[in-house]
Amino acid sequence: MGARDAARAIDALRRGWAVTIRADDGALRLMAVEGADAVTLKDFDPAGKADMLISAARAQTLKLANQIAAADPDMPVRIGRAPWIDGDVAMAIADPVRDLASPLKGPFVAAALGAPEAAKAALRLARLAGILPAYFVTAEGQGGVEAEVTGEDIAAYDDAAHLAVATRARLPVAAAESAEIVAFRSPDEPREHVALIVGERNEKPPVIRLHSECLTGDVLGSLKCDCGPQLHQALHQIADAQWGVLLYLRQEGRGIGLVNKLRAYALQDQGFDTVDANVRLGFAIDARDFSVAARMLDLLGIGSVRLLTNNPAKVAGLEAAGIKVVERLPIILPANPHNERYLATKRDRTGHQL
Ligand SMILES: Nc1nc2c(ncn2[C@@H]2O[C@H](COP(=O)(O)OP(=O)(O)OP(=O)(O)O)[C@@H](O)[C@H]2O)c(=O)[nH]1
Ligand SMILES: [Zn+2]
Repeated sequence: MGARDAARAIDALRRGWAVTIRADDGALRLMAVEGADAVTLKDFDPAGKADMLISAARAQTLKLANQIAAADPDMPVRIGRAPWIDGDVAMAIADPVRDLASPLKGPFVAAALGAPEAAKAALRLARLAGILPAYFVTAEGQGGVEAEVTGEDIAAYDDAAHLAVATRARLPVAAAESAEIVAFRSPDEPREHVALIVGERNEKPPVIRLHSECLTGDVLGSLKCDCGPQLHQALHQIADAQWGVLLYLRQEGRGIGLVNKLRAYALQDQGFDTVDANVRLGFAIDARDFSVAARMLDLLGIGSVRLLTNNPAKVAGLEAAGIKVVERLPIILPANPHNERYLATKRDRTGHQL
């Protein structure tokens, strides 16, 4: 029960194993399209009758717009299995990056969801597993499963409440020689977040930066985004302020994971902007949950902050999680030819301010 079952289900999905997702309105037996191969698919569905479950956004792209529930536009869509849908075709249905290479798909026939709440939970689980939100689906009991999970288990996994300080140590960094690093861990989920504390605590609210992991920008020096320069600029601004904390949050790709972010990049290569790319993949524009950051600040004894950000949603997210933001401090950096459009999209479509 609880987060442990969600952890098992996430592991199973990533390996291409079957899981059952249970909700008040019923249960679905699922296997991730992304993890399936000919052998596991045959095992899951020997008769080749399993339907597919995809996001509403994906259904829209596949011209199943009439299947999207007006009352709940986030409700997934179930596609009836046709004989021509094999593992390869299923992957082309699942992955929008392949649309240019395999544009002609369909016609699709929609099927009744069976258990709508379980279907929604399945999509949440896909995001946590960092996989494409697309499944083969059967009714419960049509074969074996490796894990069983409920919507409550998934919520428990995603709950920052059990995050605790694991250890702390001195960490001299270029921006601040006397910094201290604090590592946080939760027994429920594997991502380890860290805080870098700079300067001496005083009675003023500290300058805080919430930095979401960006492997490409932070480590490889990607020019597509502004993460790397922002990270260093933030550390210098905190050091200048004499007291503050940088939280390094393991929320790669605004919470959709590295592989899905790189899929979003592949869509950007095809002309979509950062917002449309996320939506086309079947994810929220920003899937981050800032309660993790709030919990970390809480554990550090910090209740009110001056927040370094251009993103009003971060201010709102942190405040909603119980941290008082007394001031927003902008981070101003020059654009480059590769991130100009990304920064313009953030300004024009997600309300970023300077
Ligand atoms: N999904 C997706 N994530 C991206 C993309 N570009 C950058 N990211 C991720 O966005 C996150 C960085 O966002 P932040 O630096 O927190 O920026 P922000 O929310 O725009 O707000 P501020 O920088 O605080 O103004 C990192 O997790 C990156 O991996 C993209 O095109 N798609
Ligand atoms: Zn980045």
